[in-house]
Amino acid sequence: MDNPSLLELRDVTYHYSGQSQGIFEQLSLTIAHHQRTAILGHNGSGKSTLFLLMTGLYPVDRGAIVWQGNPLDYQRQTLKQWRQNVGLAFQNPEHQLVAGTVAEDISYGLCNLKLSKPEIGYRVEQAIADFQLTEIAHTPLHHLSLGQKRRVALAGVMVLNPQLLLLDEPTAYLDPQQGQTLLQELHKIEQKGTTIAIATHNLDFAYQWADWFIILNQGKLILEGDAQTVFSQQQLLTEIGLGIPTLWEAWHSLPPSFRPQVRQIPRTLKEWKSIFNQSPFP
Ligand SMILES: Nc1ncnc2c1ncn2[C@@H]1O[C@H](COP(=O)(O)OP(=O)(O)OP(=O)(O)O)[C@@H](O)[C@H]1O
Repeated sequence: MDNPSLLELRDVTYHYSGQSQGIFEQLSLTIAHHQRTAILGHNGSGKSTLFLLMTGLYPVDRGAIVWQGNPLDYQRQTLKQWRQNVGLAFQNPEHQLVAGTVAEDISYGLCNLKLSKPEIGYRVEQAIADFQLTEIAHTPLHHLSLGQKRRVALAGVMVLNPQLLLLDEPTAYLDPQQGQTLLQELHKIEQKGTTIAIATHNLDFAYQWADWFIILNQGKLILEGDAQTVFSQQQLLTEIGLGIPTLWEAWHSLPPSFRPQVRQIPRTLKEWKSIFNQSPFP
């Protein structure tokens, strides 16, 4: 990881009230500036809780959340700025949508910031266009499909211009076509300068998109690094029930003499096809 730290957990301990055992005990990890980070772990490993701590929605028991080198406190003013800097899209968009129609929902956070009416109007229009929501801008939210709701929820987060976007299980409820659309949306968001981190157990999606992988198991960071560092630990990943990405496995199942020399093992079917078109099987 060469990029500077954007958000960091330093020795964070957290437990849910009423539970004797903590979810996290002195957990430390870093989300680096402009690095595509995927936090991987199976159900219950603590991914959603981690994101709720990272946005300040849950206060840590001990340790600190550090933003660009500065430990954060939970004072009103800090929290207000924190929530502008770090946007969170929940796994279930229905937990995020609050207003009557698409446009009203997207404007909700801007109204809370008490921006002027023209500024709100301009930014909502822009978000509606960016997320291809024009046709449904005035549709009641309860008429939308889950996939559409996910796009509206994401637009409602991005309209606030966060520096860091956290996406919890972004591929839940999406078909493969919508998964491709999501990749394009992430690309556009990155181009506007926002760093993105996702939490998922969808290894294939994470492998296609991310540069840096953090593996959580039962609240512990057990492995992190680039694709090569992480997915070469197949035995460990299998032991914790996570496994390895399909394309990684397929590549390593080929006899070595069938594998062309490449700078990077293919991340997508498109890359896979282009490698084998250029280097036919012997
Ligand atoms: N509100 C809560 N109260 C008590 N325990 C909770 C609460 N929310 C989550 N937990 C527990 O905390 C642990 C971590 O849950 P969390 O939802 O953070 O994991 P996850 O990796 O996001 O799982 P999933 O992939 O299923 O969303 C689990 O054991 C879960 O039962």
